[in-house]
Amino acid sequence: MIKSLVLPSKALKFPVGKIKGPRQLRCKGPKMELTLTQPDDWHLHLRDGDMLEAVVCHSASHFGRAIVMPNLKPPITTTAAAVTYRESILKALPANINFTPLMTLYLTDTTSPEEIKFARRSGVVFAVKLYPAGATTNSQDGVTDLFGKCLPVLEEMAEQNMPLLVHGEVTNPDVDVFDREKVFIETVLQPLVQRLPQLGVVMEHITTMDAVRFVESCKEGSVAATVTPQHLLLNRNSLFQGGLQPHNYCLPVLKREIHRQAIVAAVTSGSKRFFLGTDSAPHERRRKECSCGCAGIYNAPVALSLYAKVFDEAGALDKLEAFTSFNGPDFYGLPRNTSKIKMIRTPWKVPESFSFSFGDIIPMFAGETLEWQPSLI
Ligand SMILES: NC(=O)N[C@@H](CC(=O)O)C(=O)O
Ligand SMILES: [Zn+2]
Ligand SMILES: [Zn+2]
Repeated sequence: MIKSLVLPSKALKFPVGKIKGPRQLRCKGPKMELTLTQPDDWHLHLRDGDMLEAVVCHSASHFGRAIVMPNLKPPITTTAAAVTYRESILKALPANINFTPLMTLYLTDTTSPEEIKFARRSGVVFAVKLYPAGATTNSQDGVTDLFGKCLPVLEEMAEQNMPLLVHGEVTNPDVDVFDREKVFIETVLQPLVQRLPQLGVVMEHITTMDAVRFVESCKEGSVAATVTPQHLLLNRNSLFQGGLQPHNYCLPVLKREIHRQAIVAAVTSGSKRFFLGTDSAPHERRRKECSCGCAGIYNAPVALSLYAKVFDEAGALDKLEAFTSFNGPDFYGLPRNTSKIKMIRTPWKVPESFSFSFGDIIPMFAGETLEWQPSLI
């Protein structure tokens, strides 16, 4: 069924210079190599069925683990469903690939505190995801009133040390789409961390300087954020450059350049509060290129190259490994990976598309040439 799976090549034909210390990390030679502890992806959409089989290797060939989002149709609202979904992910993996899916539950108005206890005991559920109802793809079963409906569950999560992962946007149609993250911080997140300071919170896919400031103002180790390649590399001009660009449309939507710069500064500062979460969100081409296109950018095949590009351009390659491989597991209280990957500085061309029996998926930066190429050791 899979017609093509083009990944950055694993064996390079020419020798590359080894880079070890930070002094060499800053050098700008054409051929350069970094060795990193294997990264994890702390925010990933793997979907199910044919789409799962199509995309899973793009993540599993480089990442050791991934926090798998539960916004399927129907959503993964119970531990039992998470266990079944996990089995289907493992079944979709080739036998020789080591990849651990870390499952999440989709929070609803009716999730019970008992479900959180089951989830913790299962050993396979690592977090609970808050989608404000209507905020993003497949969020219609999400939460309508967090404080009114979910406080007992949130208290149980704090008790069980189960973090809350947040799609941080209000859904009020009166709020401008570019302000929805900021208003969410003011009206939901700030009150939440005041009310339940023991609850672990990850603000997912942050897009604004307001989010950076909020996360930095909270206690380290209790509130953190994931950051995507698109919010580090693109601003809202990319949505309209030369015409409407549906493959750059995701939620929360890309913001102004000053916000992008604030996020780059935050991740390259070396702060432990920020870690890698691609939000790779595949949609079939026809669902992106149409009159009412889906939100979501497919970046799994290019994500590591793009993160390396951001840190390289900021002169902060020495901070890359903490962002990709240490801060996430440290926040979740999980061991860091022991295997390594190499990032090799050599040009490679991103495929224009990936074709499957059900249709095509267009990756982020399709057809463009990138500099850093990941490869497992
Ligand atoms: N990021 C997106 O634009 N889309 C995600 C959902 C999400 O993470 O909000 C998806 O599932 O397609
Ligand atoms: Zn989201
Ligand atoms: Zn997402």
